[in-house]
Amino acid sequence: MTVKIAPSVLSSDFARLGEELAAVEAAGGDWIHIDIMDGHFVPNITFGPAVVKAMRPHSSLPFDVHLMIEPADPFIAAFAEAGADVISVHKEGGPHVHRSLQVIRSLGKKAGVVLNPGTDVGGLEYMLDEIDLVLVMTVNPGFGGQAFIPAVVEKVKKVKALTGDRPIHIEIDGGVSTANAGLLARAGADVLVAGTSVFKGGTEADYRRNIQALRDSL
Ligand SMILES: O=C(CO)[C@@H](O)[C@H](O)COP(=O)(O)O
Repeated sequence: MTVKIAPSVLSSDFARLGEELAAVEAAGGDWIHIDIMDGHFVPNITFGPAVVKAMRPHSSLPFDVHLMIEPADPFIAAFAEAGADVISVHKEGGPHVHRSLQVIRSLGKKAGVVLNPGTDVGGLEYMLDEIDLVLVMTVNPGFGGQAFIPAVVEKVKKVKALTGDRPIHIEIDGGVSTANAGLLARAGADVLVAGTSVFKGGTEADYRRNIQALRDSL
């Protein structure tokens, strides 16, 4: 599978979100990664469905919405209506993650399950028929710009062994850079979320160079 680059808007200039979306699309990004944080499941607060809806007309790329909220279920429909294409929930995002995944699919969206660095792959084998994506966190969620946790690469390999040839994306999020993108792709990842390493520099030309550098490093 070709590796997709998903710029994370957490590292963008929030005062110019529309322009930033257009810039990373023009620069070659494949998906737009949007981190939804509630100040409870993670120690930070970001966007609600209204902001995602306001972002939607500014990009034709798939919106990859990562719900770092607990409980996630009451908000899934609102993010679907706001324009999400992929919606991912944490294993710890509610009492019945399998049901949350079914709800996401029932709304016509791709469903993802998220594994924090300290969360094991156990149980994933029972969700394979309900998921389109496994999001493996390589930092503890909440903030951009954190250091990549190398120990998680082994988990990526375990996820790949479980998903096999199924059409399930393996997405990596946290500290992705030219130093580890190739390693992650060889471990089985096919979607790389990148905040700092895409948005550094602040201009469309920088984003194009940064995305190309990630692709070249594969
Ligand atoms: O989910 C998160 C952080 O919780 C990420 O999506 C960050 O936005 C990644 O940022 P970098 O580590 O690439 O700077």
